[in-house]
Amino acid sequence: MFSLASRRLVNAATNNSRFFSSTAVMGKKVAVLGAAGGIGQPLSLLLKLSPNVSELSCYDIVGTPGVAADLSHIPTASSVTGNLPAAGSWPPSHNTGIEAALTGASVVVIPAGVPRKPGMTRDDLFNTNAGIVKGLVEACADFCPDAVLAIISNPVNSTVPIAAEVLKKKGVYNPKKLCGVTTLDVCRANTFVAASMGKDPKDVNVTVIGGHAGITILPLFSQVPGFSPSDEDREALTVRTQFGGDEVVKAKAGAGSATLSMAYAGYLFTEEVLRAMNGADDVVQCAFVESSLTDAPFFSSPCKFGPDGVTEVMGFGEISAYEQKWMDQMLPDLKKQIQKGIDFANQ
Ligand SMILES: NC(=O)c1ccc[n+]([C@@H]2O[C@H](COP(=O)([O-])OP(=O)(O)OC[C@H]3O[C@@H](n4cnc5c(N)ncnc54)[C@H](O)[C@@H]3O)[C@@H](O)[C@H]2O)c1
Ligand SMILES: O=C(O)C[C@H](O)C(=O)O
Repeated sequence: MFSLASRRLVNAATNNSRFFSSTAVMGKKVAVLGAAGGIGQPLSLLLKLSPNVSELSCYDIVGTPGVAADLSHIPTASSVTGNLPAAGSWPPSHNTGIEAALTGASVVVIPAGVPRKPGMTRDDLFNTNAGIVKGLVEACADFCPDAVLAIISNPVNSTVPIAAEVLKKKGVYNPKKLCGVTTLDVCRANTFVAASMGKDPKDVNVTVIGGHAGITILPLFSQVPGFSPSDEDREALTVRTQFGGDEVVKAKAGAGSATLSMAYAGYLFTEEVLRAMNGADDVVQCAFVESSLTDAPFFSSPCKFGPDGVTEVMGFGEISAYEQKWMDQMLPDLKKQIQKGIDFANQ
């Protein structure tokens, strides 16, 4: 079931007739917070092309009127608005502000916040991004308490627990509707393994579990049918998946982190959430959610999605002794990063 869903994800981006469909059947309002940024702009572009989106709401502290005006010339059935915190919006007749941006949204995707520079860990972003995510999630609680929230802002291992605490304080926490987006880790693992196996990536589906930072990212290569790498290759692929973000940060040399691949991953994740909201009963994808699979209170694993978000946090099956070693190493770090988020929200 998971591999079928994964194949659909890839097909969604390669099937032009679906991509450029002009019929927005049961389309939903989707808000992107941080929509003028490196991820936000290409993510908004991809969502403007989605037949599952009827209204695209772009919100940022700068630049969204221009982003929205630009996107609005694309001939798809969805409408688009550009929203700023105070004065200025696109179209000019539209009420601006976060209330207008969020009201009626079914899904809110949050890539707002600063990215890494070489030499930084994702945790080094905490001091800036924790407050940004807290403020935005407070607004979500006020103006779209029933929306599914998809958190991209790093450090995801801490920003998702912050969001949970904020929603609890506001009395609207629904664990089925709060997800950290770890889809980029799955994309990377699929890409790297497909290259190593000489396969088309659409025929590969790696389950990636844990969190979204360094060794907390654990690709389960032992579960890939027909894949039996040497110990050396398995180690290299595991570490490359764990540190794929660093590879991009280094190559961008101070100009930020992954934006284009993340926009693609964020689009895939959102499309699948929307497809499930519209009644598809085969949607399974990895997400960082409240979980009792391990003793970390949040954990990424395959999740089944339905009309109201996550309907089942699925197990991750048998893992190899090699993977268990990584799991044992990861859990203390992951729990610490989760607790840091919880403490921040409650200070
Ligand atoms: N989850 C993942 O897999 C993943 C992958 C890549 C990047 N990221 C993270 O995504 C975040 C964004 O990365 P980017 O490259 O797009 O950065 P960016 O700096 O290009 O864009 C961030 C945008 O957020 C906006 N912003 C800042 N504060 C805001 C607020 N209070 N309200 C609304 N918007 C606000 C900025 O104006 C900017 O346009 C970073 O934290 C990065 O680490 C996560
Ligand atoms: O590496 C980063 O800082 C951005 C993102 O989390 C990624 O995995 O690319």
